[in-house]
Formats: sequence, C-alpha cells, structure tokens
Amino acid sequence: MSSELSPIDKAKFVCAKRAAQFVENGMRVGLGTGSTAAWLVRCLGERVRDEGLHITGVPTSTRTAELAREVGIDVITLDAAKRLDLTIDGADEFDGAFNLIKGGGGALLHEKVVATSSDRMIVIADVGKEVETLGAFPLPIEVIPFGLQTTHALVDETLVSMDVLGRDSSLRMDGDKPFVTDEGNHIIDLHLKRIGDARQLAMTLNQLPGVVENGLFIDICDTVVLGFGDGKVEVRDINDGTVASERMVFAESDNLFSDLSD
Ligand SMILES: O=C[C@H](O)[C@H](O)[C@H](O)COP(=O)(O)O
Repeated sequence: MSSELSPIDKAKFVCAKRAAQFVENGMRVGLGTGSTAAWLVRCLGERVRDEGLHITGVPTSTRTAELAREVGIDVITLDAAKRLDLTIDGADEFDGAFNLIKGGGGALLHEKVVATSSDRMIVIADVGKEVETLGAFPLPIEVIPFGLQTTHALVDETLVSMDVLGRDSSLRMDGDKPFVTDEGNHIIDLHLKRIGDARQLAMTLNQLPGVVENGLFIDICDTVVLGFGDGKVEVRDINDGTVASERMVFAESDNLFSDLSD
C-alpha cells in the first residue's frame, strides 16, 4: 500500500487509523468532513466489519453521511444522539494551543455544532497542518444568502480594525455560482496571513449580522493525532500535556484504502 500513496496521503491515513483506535463499542461519534476525515470513516467501517464494533455516527456533512452509510456505520442525527462521546475531524491549521482553522471543505458550521456537543474532540492532521500562528490558510466564514454583498462589505469593514496581517476576502465559488453549504448558506474566505488574536476575531465575526459562524475553533480540540509521511504518528493531548509517538503498521487489508481520494 505504501508504494501507491503519496507521503501526504500516507500521513492522513496513519493519523486516521490511529485515531480510529480511540473509538470504543457503544460510542456515539461525531464524524468530521474532508479528505483526512474520509480516511477515518473508512477505518471505522473496517472496524465495524472486522471486529463487530458497534457505534452510531453523527456526520458533519452530507458527503460524510453517504460515506459512513457506505462503509456500514449506523448514522443518526445530532438531536437523536444528544451528547456525543467523541468527535474526530480534520483541520486546515492548528497551533500550539490546539486552536484550529476549519472549513476548507465548507462544513465548518455543522462541524462546530457537532464538536461542541462532544465530550472530547480529536483532530487528525498531517504534519503540514501545524503552524506557529493561525492565518496562512484562508479563514472561512459562513454567511446567509440574504444581503450577501452587504454582509461581505461589513466583514471587510470590520477587518480594518482587527489584529491581522492581510485583509483581503473572497466569496467562495463553485464554478460560476457561489458555493452553497449544507445549510444553504455561502462562504467568504478571509485571507488574513497572520491572525494576532484569534479569540477576539472569532467573537467579533460572529457578532456581525448575516454571519452565521466562523472557522476558528478556539478551546474545542483536546487531542491532536499528527500523521507523518513515513508512517509515524504523534498523539498530543492538550489537557495533560502528553506526547506519545509510535509507528503504524500497514496490513495487507489496508490496500483497500489506496483508491480513496477526496
Ligand atoms: O470543511 C471542511 C473541514 O473543516 C475539513 O476538516 C478541513 O478542511 C480539513 O480537510 P482535509 O482533511 O481535506 O485537509
């Protein structure tokens, strides 16, 4: 398998596979969105099939829901699950305090609702996602369709007084139309380069009328499982400050993951 995957895909696969080991029988699990989370869903499907693991999953997007059903995971709504034991999701960036930028795939709103309804959030990330300061990755904000241009202008105006290095913004497109989220909203990407005060920015953005949510996840993530291209994984926990390193062993059956690309 390892010869068929690029180092970045190997890194995504090993962190997902390691994180899947945190899931125990009977758990209600929030299932993230994106290419790394897709590996996780496949790994959990493998455990359901091979070990008879019984879990219920709460997907954070229609894409993830489809994949979860496909691999044999029981899917329920967040309201049916109520509190979740664990959410495992990818990230676009994470810093030393485990604060995140999420939403590169446009699922930030459901992801934040699901993660904050969970006793624990584990982020799975390849090593390229680790940053000293958040902001190189464009920060997505979800906005309602009504008054889109007015909200966009208000966001731009607000950025002028924020502690950031760049102040460009762009409406995310899907071909020649604005990208539409699972909630029927749109995404504005903020090209900030460097975010000085992420907590303040997150609060300020969410106070703007028309803005539903932003992609900054502050004090939500408990654990980061970091994957490297050579099969190494690091499990870092923010609560007890531990870092554990190990190497994942690839099994023959892992070949089934080689055709996964998202
Ligand atoms: O909206 C998408 C999510 O926040 C993803 O978890 C994030 O963009 C990371 O995606 P990927 O694992 O594909 O890099």
